[in-house]
Amino acid sequence: MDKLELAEQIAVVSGCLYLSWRIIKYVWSFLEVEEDPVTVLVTGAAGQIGYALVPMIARGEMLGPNRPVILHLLDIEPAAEALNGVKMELIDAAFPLLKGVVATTNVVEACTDVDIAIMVGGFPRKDGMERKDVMSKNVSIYKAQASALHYTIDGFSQRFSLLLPLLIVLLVANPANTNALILKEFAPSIPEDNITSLTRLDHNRALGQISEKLNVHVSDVKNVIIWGNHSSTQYPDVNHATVSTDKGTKYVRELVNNDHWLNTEFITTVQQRGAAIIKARKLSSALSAASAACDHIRDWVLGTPKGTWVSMGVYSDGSYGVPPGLIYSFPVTCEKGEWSIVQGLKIDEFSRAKMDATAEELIEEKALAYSCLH
Ligand SMILES: NC(=O)C1=CN([C@@H]2O[C@H](COP(=O)(O)OP(=O)(O)OC[C@H]3O[C@@H](n4cnc5c(N)ncnc54)[C@H](O)[C@@H]3O)[C@@H](O)[C@H]2O)C=CC1
Ligand SMILES: O=C([O-])CC(=O)C(=O)O
Repeated sequence: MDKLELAEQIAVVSGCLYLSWRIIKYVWSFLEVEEDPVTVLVTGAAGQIGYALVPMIARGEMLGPNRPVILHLLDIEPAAEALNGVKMELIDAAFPLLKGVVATTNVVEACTDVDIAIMVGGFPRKDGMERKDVMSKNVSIYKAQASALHYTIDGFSQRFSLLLPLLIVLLVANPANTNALILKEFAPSIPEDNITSLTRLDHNRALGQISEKLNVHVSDVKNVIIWGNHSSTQYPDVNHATVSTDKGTKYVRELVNNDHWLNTEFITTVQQRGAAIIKARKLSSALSAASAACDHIRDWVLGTPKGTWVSMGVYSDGSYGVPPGLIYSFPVTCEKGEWSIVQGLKIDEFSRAKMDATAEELIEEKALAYSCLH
């Protein structure tokens, strides 16, 4: 046998061993009787969203009341002491579902064995800034952290949980869509469908504005859409939104009966809500952002209720004429851990122009992000 044949045989045997190992691990996870704990990474965990988010996860608000969780908390060295304080409080809260907490400033340790990654770490904007103004600081974080997450899969360090066969990622830190795109580009082992960005906060804000206007319960309002970027160019669209009433399901436009308000003030209120919170609190949204992150992951993993869609920033496949290659917010339904874009909605001229404008901004942000990385 010459050296080449030997090398070939070694490669084949290693390939078979690796495949068998993955199959055994996957089958093993199905045989486990107790619900398998899910490991959730929260980056920027010492910050204000992190502080609101981790107890929600530990209490079962994200993955349901029967799903144990292990939390991996990542922050940077200057926040190490505060991060340890968060860990101490999680222990003190004695959450029955919380099976372990790793608090670390080491990105590789934080990413190891992770099933769900919620990327909050970064710098928030201040009063008077646009979200893209924090671009240069934040995109470089996501390029670096993409490598650690890439290795989680490529280096075979991911546990295989029954709930999720492969790591899923939610990008919260701003500019969220573009950070998610950068993470996708620099973590090629993560399938593009597994990387999303948060526009659920905007979606929930739109539901909240309609519920206030009509004086109905927010859970009776459904199927608003946030198209595009998590920025002031986003397009909150109510053309397909409905309200459940005693007299059956009605369209929001019919009930509001004020197209001028819906096409002007409603849209700008949702677009500018983040800035309004910063003005009022001198800090950006935290409890509503954390709650929206829980909603996003819960619906993605456990499924959207029948007849309901939600908004998620996902990798565009060209649906609705949105350029492919952007992370753009679409209406999606989710089932068994997979999202799909709701198809066939009628788009009028007004909507088309707004959807195109926010896509344009994302194209510009993408170019700006790359220029920051070079
Ligand atoms: N997509 C959305 O709907 C929303 C996004 N945001 C964004 O979320 C991000 C976090 O917001 P807050 O929690 O209010 O900010 P914060 O400043 O309170 O916390 C951010 C944390 O990230 C940490 N951090 C910085 N660099 C890091 C790195 N390389 N690795 C890990 N951690 C790192 C900081 O030390 C800090 O503890 C901001 O970018 C903010 O603009 C905020 C609200 C809504
Ligand atoms: O506005 C900000 O900078 C924080 C944020 O993304 C939001 O509240 O939607």
